[in-house]
Amino acid sequence: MTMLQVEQLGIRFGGVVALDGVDFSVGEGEIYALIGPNGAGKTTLFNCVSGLYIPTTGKVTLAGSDISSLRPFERARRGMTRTFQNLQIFEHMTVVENVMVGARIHEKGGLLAHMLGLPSVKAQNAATRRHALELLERVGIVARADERAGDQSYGVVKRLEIARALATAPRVLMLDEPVAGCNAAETAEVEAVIREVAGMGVSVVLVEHDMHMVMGLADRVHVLNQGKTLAVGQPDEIRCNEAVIAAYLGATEPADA
Ligand SMILES: Nc1ncnc2c1ncn2[C@@H]1O[C@H](COP(=O)(O)OP(=O)(O)OP(=O)(O)O)[C@@H](O)[C@H]1O
Repeated sequence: MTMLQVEQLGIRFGGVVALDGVDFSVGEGEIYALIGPNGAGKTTLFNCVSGLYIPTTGKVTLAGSDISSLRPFERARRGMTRTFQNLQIFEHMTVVENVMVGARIHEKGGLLAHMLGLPSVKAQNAATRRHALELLERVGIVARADERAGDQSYGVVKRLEIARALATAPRVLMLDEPVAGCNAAETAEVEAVIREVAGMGVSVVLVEHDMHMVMGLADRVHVLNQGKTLAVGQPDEIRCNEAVIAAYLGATEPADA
């Protein structure tokens, strides 16, 4: 089943055409990687799909519904969640509190009920914490739950961001450079988490510069170059695609992966 469909997406910034007629679709539980040289349009594509940018042309469909006119938080409520290239955690909160923030988008009860500490709110908080701990367990960092988020290593924070994204119960999870800055061991840990998430039926779309990771993890790879689709295929097809290799010459070499 197609979970995310993007049709004819285009956007320009002044005279720069950052995206031009990009199409792709992602199936349920599929791991779909977007790659391309610097400036190819990957982040812009993420921003258009998640609603941060309003594209000049195109349509985005989530689980069969047209979400093109929805704002980012409305898309999140419908099941589209993303992480950002730069770490976006609340450093002074604990690890588990950071995950609980993610779950709030689905919680009922107004600000007044929270301020009054009504029993219904306390019960909801306890349930949210339990669920957050389960998610931390799933990404392998539950032992850190009550530690300050700002004291954690890069690899832990990257997994924390995924746990927080999972707390929104996504159908599509968009990860912007999920292993940037991670060492080999941390990369392997994040990779295992992504596989597990996809195994739960969540569609994963990722932008990543680590070609070794992409080629070993993705079901399909979409190569962008100068805002246009250069190729889409399984990692083995992309690795030996001559147009892709030419686009990368002088930059990262997918054939080396
Ligand atoms: N807000 C903006 N205003 C003007 N131009 C922009 C804006 N955002 C992106 N661009 C331009 O759009 C093009 C695509 O940029 P984008 O950041 O999406 O590429 P990228 O593939 O994510 O690159 P990188 O791998 O370096 O992160 C570039 O020419 C960039 O300068």
